[in-house]
Amino acid sequence: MMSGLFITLEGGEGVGKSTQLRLLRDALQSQGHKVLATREPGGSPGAEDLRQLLLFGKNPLSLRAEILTHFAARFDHVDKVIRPALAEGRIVLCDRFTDSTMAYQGYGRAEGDPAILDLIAVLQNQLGLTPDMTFLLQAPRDVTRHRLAVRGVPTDRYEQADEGFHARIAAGFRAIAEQQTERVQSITTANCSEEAVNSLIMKEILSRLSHV
Ligand SMILES: Nc1ncnc2c1ncn2[C@@H]1O[C@H](COP(=O)(O)OP(=O)(O)O)[C@@H](O)[C@H]1O
Ligand SMILES: Cc1cn([C@H]2C[C@H](O)[C@@H](COP(=O)(O)OP(=O)(O)O)O2)c(=O)[nH]c1=O
Repeated sequence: MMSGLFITLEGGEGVGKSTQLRLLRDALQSQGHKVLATREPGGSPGAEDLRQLLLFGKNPLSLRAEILTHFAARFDHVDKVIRPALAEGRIVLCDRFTDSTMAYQGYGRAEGDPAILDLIAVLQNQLGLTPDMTFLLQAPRDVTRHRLAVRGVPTDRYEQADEGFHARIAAGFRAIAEQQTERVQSITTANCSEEAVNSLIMKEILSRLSHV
């Protein structure tokens, strides 16, 4: 069976993940690669339903319920969309994945509580799928806040959270990158154009593809 390449983009809101996903998809497709671009929470019909609940549901879930719901969406997405695409030999580009649960729920909402980090790690293991490459996009919060204001889409539950929460998320992502240097590459997008960030990431992906 052929197997594709699983690439995730991570980072806080407004760092440029969706923009880069689009640019990467177009660049890889124009070079003849079969690509699937997808996102979390969501990416399959059932997971998109759960996304609505997670981001815009009227009633906040308890922390553990929230984690399990993110993973319920993720298992559906992995089983129905990501694994089949990888089995077809596609390059799967995914906007957010398990690192977001670690950062937002583990380091953000749970403030690094070891029992919660363990729960997330267990679920991650059960998933049985780890990205081949992860690009962690980073920019200072004042830059991303400004970008989000310009982008102007309705804010969801997480974007409305206080600044302490966003600082813990940023620190959480940095901790993940430090723990998993083989998989995670950090990229600062604050002072770079979209095109510059894109060519940096493309260079890494093409170098990886030439080795597989
Ligand atoms: N490198 C960049 N420099 C300046 N603005 C950017 C850059 N990348 C993205 N943007 C803009 O910032 C906003 C947020 O980008 P987006 O890709 O939606 O971020 P995310 O998916 O990480 O939330 C958008 O309006 C986008 O056009
Ligand atoms: C995948 C995932 C996302 N999230 C949050 C992060 C985002 O604030 C929100 C929605 O993601 P997204 O729509 O990608 O937001 P943005 O484009 O603004 O970066 O869901 C979690 O809290 N845990 C998770 O496991």
